[in-house]
Amino acid sequence: MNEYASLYENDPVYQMAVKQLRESASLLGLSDEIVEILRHPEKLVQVKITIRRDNGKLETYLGWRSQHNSALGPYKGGVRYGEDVTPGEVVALSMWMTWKTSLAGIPYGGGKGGVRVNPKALSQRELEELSRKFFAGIAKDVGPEVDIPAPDVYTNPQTMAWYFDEYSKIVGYQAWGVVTAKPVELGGLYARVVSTGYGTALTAREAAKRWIGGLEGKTVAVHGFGNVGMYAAKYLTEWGARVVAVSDSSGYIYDPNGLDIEEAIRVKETTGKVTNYKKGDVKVSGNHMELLELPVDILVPAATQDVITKENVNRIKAKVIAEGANGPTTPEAERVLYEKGVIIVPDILANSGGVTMSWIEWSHNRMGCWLTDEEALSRLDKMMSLNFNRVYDEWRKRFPEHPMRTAAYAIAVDRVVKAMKLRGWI
Ligand SMILES: NC(=O)C1=CN([C@@H]2O[C@H](COP(=O)(O)OP(=O)(O)OC[C@H]3O[C@@H](n4cnc5c(N)ncnc54)[C@H](O)[C@@H]3O)[C@@H](O)[C@H]2O)C=CC1
Ligand SMILES: O=C(O)CCC(=O)C(=O)O
Repeated sequence: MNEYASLYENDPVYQMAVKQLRESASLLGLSDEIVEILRHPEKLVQVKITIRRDNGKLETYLGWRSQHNSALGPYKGGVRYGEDVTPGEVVALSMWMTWKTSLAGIPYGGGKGGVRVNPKALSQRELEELSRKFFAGIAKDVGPEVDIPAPDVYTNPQTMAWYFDEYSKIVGYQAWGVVTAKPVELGGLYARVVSTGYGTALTAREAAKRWIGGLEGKTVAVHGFGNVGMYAAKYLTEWGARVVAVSDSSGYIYDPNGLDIEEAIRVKETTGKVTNYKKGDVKVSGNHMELLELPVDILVPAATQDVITKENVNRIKAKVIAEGANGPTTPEAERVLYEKGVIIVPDILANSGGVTMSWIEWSHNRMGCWLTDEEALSRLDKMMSLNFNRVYDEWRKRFPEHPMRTAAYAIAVDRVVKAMKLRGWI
């Protein structure tokens, strides 16, 4: 069926994405033939990136861009850097983007990119060379109307500035719309920096209202204190919850009386490690996975995929989980949590604030006008609140015997399949 399938087919993250697709397809009554089409990306680009290290030696890295589905519009999704990045993970993430943009009701398909590199081992100059060469490598396959990358794990607005500049040089015009989450000086919105965490906090707040009597005074643990986790923690604190634990790859900090989130952000930003936080009666541990098992009301996994699994699921105590990360919960673990009465706001809903804000940035860039952060966040708030309620109501009405993800998939996959039919693809 697909000559590149051997690159991703055996990857566990990819298999998890396919399992989720199959489960929703069977409830939607989709044929195996359609599932077979949907489980493969439309295109998978692999690029070789050779850079000169600061020590004078040449080094080569591999990068991928997976373009999963474009029935609803140009491919959209971030690019991640990491030493364990695999093509299977990138394809899975691109499939999740297809469902996410569809559910969000924005005119995009799904894409995702990744480079297998340890970004912490590179200097800023080396990172710039790597980023420019990666983007030059995929330049023929992206574009403001074709595929619009954005940041993900270990990439940020600076990375987007390099991508934007490299692409603009190649095409010979200022291609504002080729990437989103750009720095404010280059047509970006500060609101995009906070948007994914803001949206995750918003869905946690809405779920808490419906499930555990509201957010006020409830305890929260946030796994991953990067772009998503940091702002989720900040907004949940502002809205009355007590964030008691946060982690990064160096470990976690825990204070049952509540952490000072502004101080945790300052420590993370100035020292690179949240475990350097010293305030109050804080407990510090080097094992970030333990954070997931703390006695809290709300858990926000916001680091990476595959962290809530059959290994630790029986030790999870939270009653509300809002998936800031993509794919943090395996289908087996999700079923166990569902049986225990835990509500999981699925990733394609809980972390859709980022791509929705990207769409706001991109559409304004194309119109040549700029928007204030207040206007942008209030628009995001309306869109995500509406979407949360739509999915929640659909869940309770049509799929109460399945996790909430089922309702999100039903809406998302159905819209993509309808668009494919309308376009005459299937
Ligand atoms: N940045 C965005 O706008 C969006 C990000 N996401 C997802 O949110 C998650 C986090 O992304 P960002 O906050 O952007 O990344 P980031 O690079 O800003 O932060 C990642 C955080 O997780 C920790 N981390 C990374 N890999 C880890 C691992 N293997 N084990 C434990 N901790 C680890 C890091 O130490 C850091 O604290 C990812 O799953 C990403 O795909 C989803 C939607 C949008
Ligand atoms: O803003 C974007 O396009 C990136 C979003 C993304 O990568 C994600 O939602 O996982």
